[in-house]
Amino acid sequence: MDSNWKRIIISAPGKVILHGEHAVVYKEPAIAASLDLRSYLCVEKRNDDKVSVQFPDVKLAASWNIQDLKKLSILKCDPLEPQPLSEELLSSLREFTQQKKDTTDPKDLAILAFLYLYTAIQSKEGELSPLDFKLMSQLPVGAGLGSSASLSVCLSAALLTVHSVIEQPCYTDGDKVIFGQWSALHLETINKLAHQAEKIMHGNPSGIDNSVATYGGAIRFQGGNIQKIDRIPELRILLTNTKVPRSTKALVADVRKKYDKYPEIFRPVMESFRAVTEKALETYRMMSRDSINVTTDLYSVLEDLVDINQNLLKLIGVSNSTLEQICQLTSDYGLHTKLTGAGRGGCAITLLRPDTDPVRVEEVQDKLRSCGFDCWKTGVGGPGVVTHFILTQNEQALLKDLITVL
Ligand SMILES: Nc1ncnc2c1ncn2[C@@H]1O[C@H](COP(=O)(O)OP(=O)(O)OP(=O)(O)O)[C@@H](O)[C@H]1O
Ligand SMILES: C[C@@](O)(CCO)CC(=O)[O-]
Ligand SMILES: [Mg+2]
Repeated sequence: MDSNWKRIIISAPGKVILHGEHAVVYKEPAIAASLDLRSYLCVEKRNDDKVSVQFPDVKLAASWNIQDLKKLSILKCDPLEPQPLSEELLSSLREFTQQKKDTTDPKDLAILAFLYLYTAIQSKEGELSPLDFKLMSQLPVGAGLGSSASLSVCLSAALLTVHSVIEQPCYTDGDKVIFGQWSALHLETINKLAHQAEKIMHGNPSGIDNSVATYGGAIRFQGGNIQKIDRIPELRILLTNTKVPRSTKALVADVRKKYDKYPEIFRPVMESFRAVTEKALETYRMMSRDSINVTTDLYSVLEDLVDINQNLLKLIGVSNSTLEQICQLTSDYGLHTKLTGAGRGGCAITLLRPDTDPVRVEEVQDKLRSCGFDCWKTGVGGPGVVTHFILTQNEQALLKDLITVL
């Protein structure tokens, strides 16, 4: 990157998994789409030999001397090849930060992920750079909407760009373009690195969350294979946040334990998840082929699939009474709901038909809010990771505390 740069602003979206969470960890297909809620990361140069972070959502404000970080013996010698995450590297970082091995404290995990990414990429001369990182996220932390992935993707894109491992997308003066997107090759590099950081937050992530945060839109993901879904109908979704905290890492580990204990029961269930996902894809394709006359029959199929999927998730033990309450409550209004993400708390999605009466949607929202949940209508399918050349008025308002001089 041009050595005169002063500040870069990068954002990446959160995600909803429409079908296939958990099964995707077992190499079954899943469908996910980007959300219109994003994390924004502002990176500025510092004039001293420190690196600092401000991640207010997890009450993290810290700085480190670069000289101290350099002493971490595990730093590798090839500056342009990001260092993969290893147990050795992770335990050195834990020792450096004096963290317990099994910590699930959001602040601890954010520090580890940050320090891993920060030390994994160096300048051509093998140096770490004095930088200041500030984050503003529209995503609830740990609610199943991919907050960890959007953070990992922003940090990966920023560090790879600052150290010229990938090129900053160009902006020509006078362009109407307000943000830049990296080339396919560079997106792949960003995504690979972010996946490593996700291992700190998730343990054994499938890679679906960081892939959606990187590429945006809607994707079919299976065993690391990312397929863009171009023809997805414009889905309207109601998102409900139970506000029940949970750890994706713990839930994924829990399902693994049961799977290993009862493989003969869990294997066919994973195959059922696959069948649901494939049927949903087939239905989306039929809907977009005949978008003018989308029959109510096809929406009924999607509704059935939402119900079946939720029941399968319940069967593997990742639903809970709050999520079931939301399913029941929306069902009283004729609507169909499933959890999204890791479950046992976090968020649920409710499918809205194009012909669902808006008054009824308002009523159900009021009802959900009266039970103490956050609830909002959302759009899916926006861009993946981008670097912002010009901020829109909305973004300026959003980031006013992050950036002192706009
Ligand atoms: N805004 C943020 N600031 C700092 N750290 C964050 C932020 N958002 C997420 N994190 C980190 O990510 C962790 C949450 O990741 P987790 O995977 O459990 O939830 P999620 O990504 O929101 O949900 P899911 O992975 O199920 O979609 C937090 O504990 C924290 O370490
Ligand atoms: C539960 C899970 O399937 C989705 C979390 O958003 C875990 C993963 O795919 O890494
Ligand atoms: Mg996550």
